[in-house]
Amino acid sequence: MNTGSSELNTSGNTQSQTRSGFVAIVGKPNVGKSTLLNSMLGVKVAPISPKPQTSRRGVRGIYSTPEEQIVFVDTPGLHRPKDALGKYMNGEVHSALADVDVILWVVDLRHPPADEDELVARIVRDLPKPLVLVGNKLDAAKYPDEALRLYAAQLEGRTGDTQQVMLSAQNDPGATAELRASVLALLPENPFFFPVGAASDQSREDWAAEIIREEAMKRLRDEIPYAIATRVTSWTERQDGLQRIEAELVVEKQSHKGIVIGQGGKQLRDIGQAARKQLEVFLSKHIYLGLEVIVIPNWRADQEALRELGYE
Ligand SMILES: Nc1nc2c(ncn2[C@@H]2O[C@H](COP(=O)(O)OP(=O)(O)OP(=O)(O)O)[C@@H](O)[C@H]2O)c(=O)[nH]1
Repeated sequence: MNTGSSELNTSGNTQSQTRSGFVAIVGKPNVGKSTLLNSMLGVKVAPISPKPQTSRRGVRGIYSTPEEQIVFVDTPGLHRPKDALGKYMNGEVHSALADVDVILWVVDLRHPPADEDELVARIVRDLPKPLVLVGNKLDAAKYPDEALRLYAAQLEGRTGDTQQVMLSAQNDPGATAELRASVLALLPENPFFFPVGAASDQSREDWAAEIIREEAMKRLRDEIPYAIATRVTSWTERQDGLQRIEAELVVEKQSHKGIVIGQGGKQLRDIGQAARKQLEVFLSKHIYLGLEVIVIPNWRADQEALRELGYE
C-alpha cells in the first residue's frame, strides 16, 4: 500500500499526492449504517428511519478535502433473501464489496452477535481488504467491551488489516471524524474519482423520493413494514422559483392504499407535509409536493416492477 507522503519531484518542489478510494459500510439492518454515513459526511444523504431495512439503494456519499476523497458505498442491510427484493439487496452487498478499498463493518454494541451478524462476518472475514469493526450505539450499550470482543471473535483467522473502534454515530461527531481520519489513512494514493464539490451521485429525483419514503416509513412502520416504494414522476420549476414535485407512493395491495391515504386523507397529507418541510430545508426553496398512491400488486417479487422502480 502507498504511504501517501509528499514526494519530491525532479525540480525539487514538493508535490502533494491525493488519496482517494471507495469505502463500503456493511452490517445487519438497523445497526446505524446510514447514521454513520451521514455523520462522516456532515450532510444528510441516505435515509434514516427507525425501521430496519430502509436503505434499499446503494446510495453513495462523497467526502472531499483538497487532498483526500472518500466515496462511500452505503450498502443495504444484509439479510437472508426471502423474495426478489431480498436477492437484489444481497447482490448489492456483494457487488459493493468486490470493488472497495476499505470495509466498515458496523455492529450494535447493545446486543451480542446474532445470526445475521455471523452472516456478514462470514463474508467480510475472507476479503483481503482493510476492515474496521465499528461498534456503534456506545451511548446505549451496557457491556460494550464484552460485546465488541464477541464481534471481533467472529473475525478470527482474518488475514487482512483489521481495526476496531467503539462510538456513537448518532451523537459523537468527534468520534466519527476520528474514524474518518483512520479510513483516509487506509486509502491508496489515487486521483479523485469525483469533482471536489460532489456530495452524492444520486439524482435529485431519487434523493427526494427517498426523503418521501423515509417520512412514509416513519408513520406506517407497523401497518406496512417494507412494502412501499416511492418515485418522483415530475419536477418542474416555476418562474418565481417554486419547485413543483409530483411523486408516487407504490404499495402492493389495494388495502394498503387506504392505510397510506388514511382517514379523510390525513395520513398522506402528514407524509407530504413532513417531506415537503425536509426538502425545503435542504433546497432553501419553496416546494409544492403532490403525492399519489398507486398499487402494483406484489411489486417486491416482480422483477419487472423492481426494474421500473429503480431497484436494478
Ligand atoms: N442510541 C443510538 N441509536 C443510534 C445510533 N446510531 C443510530 N441509531 C439509531 O438506530 C436506528 C437505525 O439507524 P440507521 O442509520 O437507519 O440504521 P441502518 O443500519 O442504516 O439501517 P438499515 O437501513 O435498516 O440497514 C435509528 O433509529 C437511529 O436513530 C447511536 O449511536 N446511538
